[in-house]
This record gives sequence, structure tokens and C-alpha cells, in this order.
Amino acid sequence: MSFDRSIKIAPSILSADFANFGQEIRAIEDQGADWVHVDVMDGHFVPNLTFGPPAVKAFRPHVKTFMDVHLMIAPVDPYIEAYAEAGADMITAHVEAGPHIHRTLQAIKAQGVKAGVALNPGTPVEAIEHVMDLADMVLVMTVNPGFGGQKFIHSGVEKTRRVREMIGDREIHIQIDGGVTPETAPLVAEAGADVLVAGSAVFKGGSVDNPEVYGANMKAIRDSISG
Ligand SMILES: O=C(CO)[C@H](O)[C@H](O)COP(=O)(O)O
Ligand SMILES: [Fe+2]
Repeated sequence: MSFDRSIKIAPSILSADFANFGQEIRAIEDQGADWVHVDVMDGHFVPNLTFGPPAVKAFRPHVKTFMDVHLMIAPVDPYIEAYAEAGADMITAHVEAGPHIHRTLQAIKAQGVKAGVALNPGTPVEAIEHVMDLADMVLVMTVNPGFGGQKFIHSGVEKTRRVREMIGDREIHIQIDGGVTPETAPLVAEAGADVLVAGSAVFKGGSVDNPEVYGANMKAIRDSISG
């Protein structure tokens, strides 16, 4: 299959109803989500705790599209196999989470899943320059990781442009995560991003009983870009 450079929306289930993940995943996919973004936090690398491998395994049968697992954990290497076995299609690790990002990306690829490399807002793009050949995606964080609903950090736009230049003609996605809304989405899309994670902007005002709101929220993001 040829590389898909079109804009993809990846709702973060961090903003879903935690008592209802199966239905929430089905609702966002029925309403047009392209990927499902799963935020794994360890209470150490980031000041919040979320999903271990058994939770991710429980999400798997509900995901029909693409399960994108964002690991905000340190150390990361000891857990790669468990998240791959739980059914991740892509595993993204932070360059700040350990001293050996090259080894980490090799370990992800060895599991037969796609590999993403994430940059915190304060990390320069040069930190990933020498691992581009191992990456299927670069994640540019536009909030400090740990929580949904934070304000977009605007230096991420210029950073996205620099990552785009660094990628050249390689087949590598650029994902933006944090504070994506109809106001900020066109800025990062114009700078070269193709995967937009959105938690609060997709789930706000909706529910599994009122899933059309999710569809309208995703449409507002897409329309802001095509407009
Ligand atoms: O990785 C994350 C936080 O660390 C989340 O994916 C992100 O914050 C999404 O939430 P929102 O769209 O509400 O900012
Ligand atoms: Fe995330």
C-alpha cells in the first residue's frame, strides 16, 4: 500500500469515559476517526498513571482502524514486548525516556510493529536526526506530556516545519499531540503534520449516547484545515 500523507485524526481515549472504553472506541470510529490514540503514563516519566498492557489488550478487539500507543514511560525498553503483544499497531517512545533511543526503536521494529519517536516541547529536533531511518513517525508534543486539556505550545509549529525538512522524501508520518483544536490544527497541518491527536477537542460535549457530537468535533478539525 502506498504511503498515506492525507490528514488523519487520532482521538486520544484519555478524554473518553473510563467506564466505557469499548463503546467509546466504537463511537469515535463510527464517527470517522482514522486512528485510536492510547496514552500510556507511568507516574514517573510523567505525573499521571493510565494503562498497563492488560488494559491495552482489552481495547484491541474494539479497534478496527489502527491502534497508536504513545508510551510516556521510563524505562521503556522492558515494556515494549508487552505492549506489542497487547496489540499495538504503532508504539511511540520518547527520546527523553532513556539514553538509547536507537536501541529502543530497533526493539520496537523487532516486534513487527511501527515505531514512533516523540519529542517533548523542550527537546530540539536534532535529538532524532540520527534515528530517522528507524522511525515510521515523529511525534511533536505541543503540550508537556501527562494530561489532556492543556494549552497548545506554539513553538511546536516551527518545530514541525523543521521535522518536515529533516524527513525529506522519507515515508515518515508527523504526528502532533496536545491542544489540537480547529484553531491550532491548520497551523500544524500547514507546517507538514499529517496525524493529529485530539482528546478534549473530539470528546467535548459528546457521549456514547450522543456520538454525533464526536463526528461534528472531528469535522470541525478537518474543515479548519481544508478551509
Ligand atoms: O499525550 C497526551 C498527553 O500527554 C495526550 O495525547 C494529549 O494531551 C491529548 O489531549 P488534548 O487533545 O486534550 O490535549
Ligand atoms: Fe498522546
